[in-house]
Amino acid sequence: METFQFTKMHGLGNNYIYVNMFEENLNEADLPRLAREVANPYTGIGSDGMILICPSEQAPVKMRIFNNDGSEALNCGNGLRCVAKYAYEHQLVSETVFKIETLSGLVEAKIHLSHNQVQAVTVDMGKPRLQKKDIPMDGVPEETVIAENMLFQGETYEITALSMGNPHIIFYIDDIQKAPLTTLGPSVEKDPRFHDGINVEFIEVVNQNELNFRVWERGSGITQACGTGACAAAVASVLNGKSPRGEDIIVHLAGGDLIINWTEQGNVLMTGPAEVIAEGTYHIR
Ligand SMILES: N[C@@H](CCC[C@H](N)C(=O)O)C(=O)O
Repeated sequence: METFQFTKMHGLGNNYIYVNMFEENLNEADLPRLAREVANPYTGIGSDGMILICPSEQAPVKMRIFNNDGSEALNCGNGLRCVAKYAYEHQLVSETVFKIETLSGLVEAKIHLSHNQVQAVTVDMGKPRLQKKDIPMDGVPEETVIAENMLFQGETYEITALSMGNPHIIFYIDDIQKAPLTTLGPSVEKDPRFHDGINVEFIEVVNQNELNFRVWERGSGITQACGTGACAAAVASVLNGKSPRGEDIIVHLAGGDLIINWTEQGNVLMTGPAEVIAEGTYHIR
């Protein structure tokens, strides 16, 4: 029977099975099926998906992320913090500031140490991409999507959409406890006007520097946190005049808090924790 070593890690409860591809050799064609298999809570390990930590020609490491339905995504904020912690602790890097390659480009991670332990990670997630062609979605390719009216399930909603390397749509609601995650989430995710599907976020503005956040993730459903989603929420809130540019915005997710700052220079900084849950040997079926 084929086996591989894994580490299960989480960022604010958004948990993935991490595989060190510097040491393991998984069959490329089998990766979507394997992601579904390991993510299964009954016959696998149980997770929001699988993340591969791979060699890169452009950076010390490259992240590849598979959702728990087996689809490969272009970016993952919580995953990047975990990959950074893993790379640092397993000496794949020797510095505390280093680049990580993703399918949507290079980002920069900064490890924060306390008593020699990784206490938090800041990732410079780059610039948000605001045009319809970046998401991608129907409409004039160069237009942005800020407070645009769209009809879903027979009702008009004012939405904002953007890409953080992966696609996000933001709905503002009055009470986060009433976020229509399971009703609007799956249908908006697969709405054909968004050509590659979309991550669906519901935001309650607490004050200009604090947002309550819930997510229905493309390919994984409800998760405890979404790092790229939190970045998208903060950017959307600046674009809609609800939050200031260049200041820390605390995003309260179901699994805990992220600090997001859309800097005056244009890049989005995300700071938060990364934790190891378990390590072991997985037996491939
Ligand atoms: N949980 C992630 C995002 C994972 C990918 C996403 N579901 C997609 O398909 O784009 C995060 O922390 O950003």
